[in-house]
Amino acid sequence: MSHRALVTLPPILTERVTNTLLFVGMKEAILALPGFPAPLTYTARSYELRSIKDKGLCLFATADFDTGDLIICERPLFVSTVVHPFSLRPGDPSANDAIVELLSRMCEYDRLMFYVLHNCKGNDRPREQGIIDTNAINIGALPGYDGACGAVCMESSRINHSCTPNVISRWDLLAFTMEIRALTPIRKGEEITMSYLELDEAAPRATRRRELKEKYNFFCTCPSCSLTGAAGKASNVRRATIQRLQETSYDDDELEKWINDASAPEDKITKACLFVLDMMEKEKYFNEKVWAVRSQRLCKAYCAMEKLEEAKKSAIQAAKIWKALAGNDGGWLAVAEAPQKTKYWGLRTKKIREAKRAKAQEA
Ligand SMILES: C[S@@+](CC[C@H](N)C(=O)[O-])C[C@H]1O[C@@H](n2cnc3c(N)ncnc32)[C@H](O)[C@@H]1O
Repeated sequence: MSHRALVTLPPILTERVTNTLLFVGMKEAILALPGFPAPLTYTARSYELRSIKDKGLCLFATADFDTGDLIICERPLFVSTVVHPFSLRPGDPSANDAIVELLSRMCEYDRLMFYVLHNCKGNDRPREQGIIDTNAINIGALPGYDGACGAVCMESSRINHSCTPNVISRWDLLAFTMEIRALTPIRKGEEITMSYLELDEAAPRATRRRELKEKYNFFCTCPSCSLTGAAGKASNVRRATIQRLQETSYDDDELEKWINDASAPEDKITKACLFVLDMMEKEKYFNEKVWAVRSQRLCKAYCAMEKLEEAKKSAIQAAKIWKALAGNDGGWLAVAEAPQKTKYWGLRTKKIREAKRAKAQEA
C-alpha cells in the first residue's frame, strides 16, 4: 500500500468529491495546476436510462444533438491510475483493500451508485474490482504519472459500446470532470454509444469482437459488426485505410505546395479531403487526427481559392469537430464569420493571376 495514496479530489465540498487511487506525489502535482479546480459546467439532462434485452441499461437521447454538443459533464465517483487496475494485478489483495477503504469514504449515495453499476466479470474477482474493470473510462495520463488512468462515472459509465459510436469522452483535468460530447448528430430517441476499443479501433470486425468479449463479456452487434459479405469486407478496408492515413503528414506542406503550383489541379486538395471525410462518414469511424486535419485543410483550401460560402461551411464543420475533440471551437467560428481575414485567403487565386500574367508577358 505504501506506493499508493487514497485521495479525494478536488478539495471543495459543494460538488461531488472524487475518490482517487493515485501514486504518491500525484495529488500534489494535480493541486499545483494553475486554475485547479475549475468550476463544473452544468448541462441539462437530455438523456434517459432504459433497459434493453441483451444490453442491460442503455442511455437514450431525449433531445437532438449536433456534433460537438456537450451531453454529459460529471465528476467521477472514482479515478485510478490504471484503466483495468485489477486485471493487471490479479490476486493483489492490497488493491482490493484500498478500494474498499475508498468506498467507505464516499457519501452513502455515491457508494450506492458505485455498487449498482454493471459487473461483467462475475465471480472471478472481488465485486469492487469487477465494477471498476467494467466501467472505468480511459482518461489518459494525469500529472505525475505517464500511464493511462481510468474514471468510473455514475452516468457516463452507463453508455454502451458501438464500433460506430455517436459520442466521445474527454477528460477535463482542471475541472476534474468527464465530458461526453456528440461525435455525430444524434436524434431524439437514439441510443448514445461510445467506443470501448483501446487496442485498435481500425481493426477488422473479428479482432474488435474478440477484444470486447474478453474485456467486457459481450458479442458486438453494432451497425459495423453486423455488416456481412462484401459490405463487411468494405468496412474493414475503410477502417484500415483511415488508420493508414493517420501516418501521413499533419503539416500544411502539401497545401502550401498546391497553393504555389498554379499548374496543379484546382480541386487537388479539396477532392482529397472530401474523399477522406466522406469515407469516415460512411464508416462512422472518426479517427481523431485524420478527421481534424482533413476538415481544417479543406477550409484552408477554400480560403486560398476565395470560395466564401464553402470556406464558411467548412469552418463551421471544423469548429464542431474541434469542439467534439477538444471542448472548444479552436477559433474556427471566428474563421466562419470572416474567412477573408485568414492568412490563407486568396493565396491560390493570387498565384494563378501571377502565373497568367507571366504567361501573357512571355507571349
Ligand atoms: C460500462 S457497462 C455499460 C452499461 C451497462 N449496459 C449497464 O447495464 O450498466 C458495460 C457493459 O454493458 C454491456 N454492453 C455494452 N455495450 C454493449 C453492446 N454493444 N452490446 C451488448 N452489451 C453491451 C456489456 O455487458 C458490458 O460489459
